[in-house]
Amino acid sequence: MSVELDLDRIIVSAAEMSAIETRLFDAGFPVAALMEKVAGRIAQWIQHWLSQQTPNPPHLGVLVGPGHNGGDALVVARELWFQGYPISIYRPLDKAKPLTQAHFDYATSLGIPILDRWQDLQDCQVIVDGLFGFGQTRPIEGKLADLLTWVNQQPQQRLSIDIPSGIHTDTGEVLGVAFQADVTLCLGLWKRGLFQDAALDVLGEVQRLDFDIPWADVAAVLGPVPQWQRITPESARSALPLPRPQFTHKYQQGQLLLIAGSRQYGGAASLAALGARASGVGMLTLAVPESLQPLLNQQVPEALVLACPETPQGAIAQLPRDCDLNRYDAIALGPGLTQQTPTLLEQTLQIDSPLVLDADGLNLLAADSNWQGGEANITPWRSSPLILTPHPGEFRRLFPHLSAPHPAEAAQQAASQSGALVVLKGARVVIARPDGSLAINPESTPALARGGSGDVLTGLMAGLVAIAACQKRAIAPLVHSAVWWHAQGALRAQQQRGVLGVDAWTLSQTLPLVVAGQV
Ligand SMILES: NC(=O)C1=CN([C@@H]2O[C@H](COP(=O)(O)OP(=O)(O)OC[C@H]3O[C@@H](n4cnc5c(N)ncnc54)[C@H](O)[C@@H]3O)[C@@H](O)[C@H]2O)[C@@H](O)CC1
Ligand SMILES: Nc1ncnc2c1ncn2[C@@H]1O[C@H](COP(=O)(O)OP(=O)(O)O)[C@@H](O)[C@H]1O
Ligand SMILES: [K+]
Repeated sequence: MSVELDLDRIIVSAAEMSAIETRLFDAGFPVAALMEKVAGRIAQWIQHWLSQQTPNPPHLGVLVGPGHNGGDALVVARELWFQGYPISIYRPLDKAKPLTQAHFDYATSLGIPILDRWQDLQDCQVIVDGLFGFGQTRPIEGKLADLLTWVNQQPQQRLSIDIPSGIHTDTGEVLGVAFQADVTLCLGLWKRGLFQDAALDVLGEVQRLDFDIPWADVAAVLGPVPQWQRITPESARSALPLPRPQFTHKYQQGQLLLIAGSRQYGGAASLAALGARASGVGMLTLAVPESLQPLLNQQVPEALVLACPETPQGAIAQLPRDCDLNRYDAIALGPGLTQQTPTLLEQTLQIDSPLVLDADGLNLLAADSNWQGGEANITPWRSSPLILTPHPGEFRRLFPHLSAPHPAEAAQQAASQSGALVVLKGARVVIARPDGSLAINPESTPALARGGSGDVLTGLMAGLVAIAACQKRAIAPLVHSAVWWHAQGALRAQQQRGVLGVDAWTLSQTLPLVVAGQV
C-alpha cells in the first residue's frame, strides 16, 4: 500500500490523465456519468463566480469542440440554461464524439440558440472555452485560429474548461494561437502545461476542480511516488525546522558558511547574507574579500565575517588559512564572487557537506574540466548533496549538451545525469532531483524579475539546508521550501508595495515575516 498523497500535489501529463480516466471507466464508472459530475461542478463554480460579480445572470457564449471538452461545455451550457442564464452556443467543427453529439442534440432540442457566426458572440458577457482539453496536440489553424484571434480581441471575460484551447497540455507551448483566459478551471489533476513558463500569460487565474479520483487509480498509473509534484503551502510549511525546541543552542540550529562577494559585486554578498538571516540559521559565517568586511559587519552584525586576502581586482584570492571548511553544516558559494579563483570551487567540492552553488560558483563549475558539461555523474566523488541554482543562461553553460526542449524535462535530465539537485530558476522554478523526481513552485510573481532576487534565494536556501543537515533531516524538502518562501515573500512585499516595489533588499526584509509567520 502506498502512502496517499494530497491530489493537489500531483501534476500529470495528458497521457497519464487519460490512463487514469480509463481506469475509472474500466472499473464501471460510465463516461457520461463522469461528464455530468465534472460539468456539474464546473457549472456550480461558474454560477458562484458570476453571482459575486452581478445579480443578474449574464449572457454566456459557449465554444464547443469535437471531443469531451466540448461535451463538458455542453453540459455546463445546459445546466446554466436551466438556471436562467441566457446562453449561445458556437460550434466551429461539425464532427463530434458520440457523447458530445448527443449533448449537442439535446441542447438544440431545448431551444438553446446555436450561432452560425462567431461574430454573434459579441452580445455575450462571458465566453466559455470548451473547444479542446487535454486531447489537443495539433496546432490551431485556419478557421479555428481566426476564431480564437477574434475572441481574444473581445472585451468579454473568458473562462477555459480544463486548459485553454491552443495550449499543449504537457509542454505549455502555444500551438499557433491560444484562447486567452481570465480563468482556467483545471479538471481533476493538475496538468503539466499549466506550470510551464510558456503558458503563464494565457492561463489567467487557475483553479483545480476535484472530481474524487481514487488514490489507487492515481498510484496505479503514476506509481506510489508520483514524479511530478507541485509544492503546496502544506509541504513547504511541514518541511520547516519548526517548532524549535526550548533546549537548544546555536550550533544545533545549523552553521552556514557563505563565500561570496567581490569589490565589484559587494551587494550580492550582503543580499545573500540577508537571505540566510531569514532562514533562522543558528550561526552564519561570511567569507568575503577583506575590503568588504566593514560593509558586511555593518549590514549583518550577527554574522561572523572572515576577511579573505583579495586579488588586485578585489576578488577573494584565497580563504583565510585558519578557515576550517569541515566545521560547517552547509556551504554556499557564488553570489558576486567573479571567476578569478577556481580553487574556491575545488576546495568546497571536496568537503563532505551540502554545497549550494549559484552565480559564479556555477560558472566556475561549468569551466571545471572534471564537470564535463554535467555528463560525468558526481556521485562517485561526492556523497553530500550538490545543489545548483542556475537561471536559464547559467543552465545552458552548465549543461551545454542537453537537448530537452522544455525547462522541466531539461532540469530532469540534468539532475539525473549529473547527480546534482538542480533548481532551475524562472517564472515557475523547477527543482529536479537525481532520482528523476521533479517539484514545481506553482505560485510566484514577476516582481522577482529583478537583479538580486536570486542572491536572496541562495542565502535563504543555504540557511535552511544548513539547519536540515545539522539536524540530520532530508535536504531536498528544505530546498523546495526555500523556493516557496522566497516567492511568498515576494508576493507579500508586492501586496504592500506593488509589483515594482519589490527590490531585493525589501524582499530580504519581508522574508523573515513570512517564514516566521509559520510558527
Ligand atoms: N471522459 C470524460 O467523460 C471526461 C472528460 N473530461 C473532458 O474531456 C477532455 C478531454 O477530451 P478528449 O480526449 O475528447 O479531447 P478534447 O476534447 O481535448 O478534443 C480532442 C478532439 O479534438 C481534435 N483536435 C485536437 N486538436 C485539434 C485541432 N487543432 N484542430 C482540430 N481538431 C483538433 C482531436 O482530433 C479530437 O477529436 C478533458 O479536457 C475534459 O474537458 C473531463 O471532464 C473528465 C471527464
Ligand atoms: N517572471 C518571473 N516570475 C517569477 N519569478 C521570477 C521571474 N523572473 C525571475 N524570477 C525569480 O527571480 C530570481 C532571479 O534570480 P537570478 O536570475 O539568479 O537573479 P540575480 O542573480 O540578479 O539575483 C529567481 O528566483 C527566479 O526564479
Ligand atoms: K478548453
